[in-house]
Amino acid sequence: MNVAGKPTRTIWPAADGASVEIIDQTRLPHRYEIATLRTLDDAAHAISAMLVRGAPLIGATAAYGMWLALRADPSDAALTHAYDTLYATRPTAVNLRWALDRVRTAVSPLTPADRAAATRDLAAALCDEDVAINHAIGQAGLALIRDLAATKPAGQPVNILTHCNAGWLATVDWGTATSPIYQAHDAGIPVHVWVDETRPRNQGFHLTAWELLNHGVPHTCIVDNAGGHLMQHGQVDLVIVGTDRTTATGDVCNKIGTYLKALAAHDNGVPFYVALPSPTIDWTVRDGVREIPIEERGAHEVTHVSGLTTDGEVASLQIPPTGSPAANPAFDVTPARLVTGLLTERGLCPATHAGLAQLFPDHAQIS
Ligand SMILES: CSC[C@H]1O[C@H](OP(=O)(O)O)[C@H](O)[C@@H]1O
Repeated sequence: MNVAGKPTRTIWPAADGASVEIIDQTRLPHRYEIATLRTLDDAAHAISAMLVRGAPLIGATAAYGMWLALRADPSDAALTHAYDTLYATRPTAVNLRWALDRVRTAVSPLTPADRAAATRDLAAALCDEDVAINHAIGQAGLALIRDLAATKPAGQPVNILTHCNAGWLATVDWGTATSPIYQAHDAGIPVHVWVDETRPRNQGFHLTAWELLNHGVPHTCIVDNAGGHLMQHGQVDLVIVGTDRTTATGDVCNKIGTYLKALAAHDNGVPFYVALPSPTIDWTVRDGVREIPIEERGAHEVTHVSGLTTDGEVASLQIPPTGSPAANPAFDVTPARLVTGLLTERGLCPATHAGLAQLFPDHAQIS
């Protein structure tokens, strides 16, 4: 999307032909900084420390991380080490495994001398693929928003609640949950977005609000606990969220707190849609609650919050008393029964295996 009027992606090969540049998302929204990844360890750190985050962007970064590793050493041992190092960075987003498998399958048969260039080209292709997938998801969601707009009084916006950041910052571009929002806004359909803060890392306030502000999309920041109340009072027409891993049966793993939004939406008859790029489908899993690994992150993310001081400095503040323990499960799983529909690059389908298999017939058989 545009940053200060300049079309920008979240990750790109640097002009030196030997490194990768990313937007350092740990600095947003108060600082806009570009970081350079020169080694496998730089790429692994960028993922585990969340300089880049979001399932599709994690996959793209891992693919480029394999390139950086194979530039240095294209041997079989180095390829295996790179795969294992990147795979260990974060356990929940299935795009990480998907991207690493794409690279390993493509370059293992090659002579070592050919591996780095092939990996670089594949990483670039995966990025372009992600952008196309997300634009297509936006088209599917645009139809949904347009239909909702037709039911509203003239000029009244479609009120959309989203959780965490499934925006262009979570992908290479467009975003998944935000792609329909951007496309509806750009088509002149009045939309307004309720932006969940999304504790503990505040991806909503830090990233989604920054995105929407930059694109001129009307939005309101709300605390995580306000969504149910807004739904009870008819102020939410639609919920659209992203996903880090969706099972073959339509269970949706996403940022912690998503499940609670789905329960509130179900209780209030609010449509709850999940923007789902196909690389985020784990066709090997049927029961998301029992089978999807949920990342446990450090307590510091819960006990501290970062923001801008009145002097314009970025600071981190401790909230609970020193010595109080904190738990930090980073994701939860929304059962398919609470999902109204899945917005994929091949269109909309119910959150069922039959629905997914109809759009992706090559996966008709669940393993
Ligand atoms: C389009 S994937 C976005 C997805 O990733 C986020 O998690 P994290 O920021 O921890 O990588 C969140 O679950 C978003 O919905």
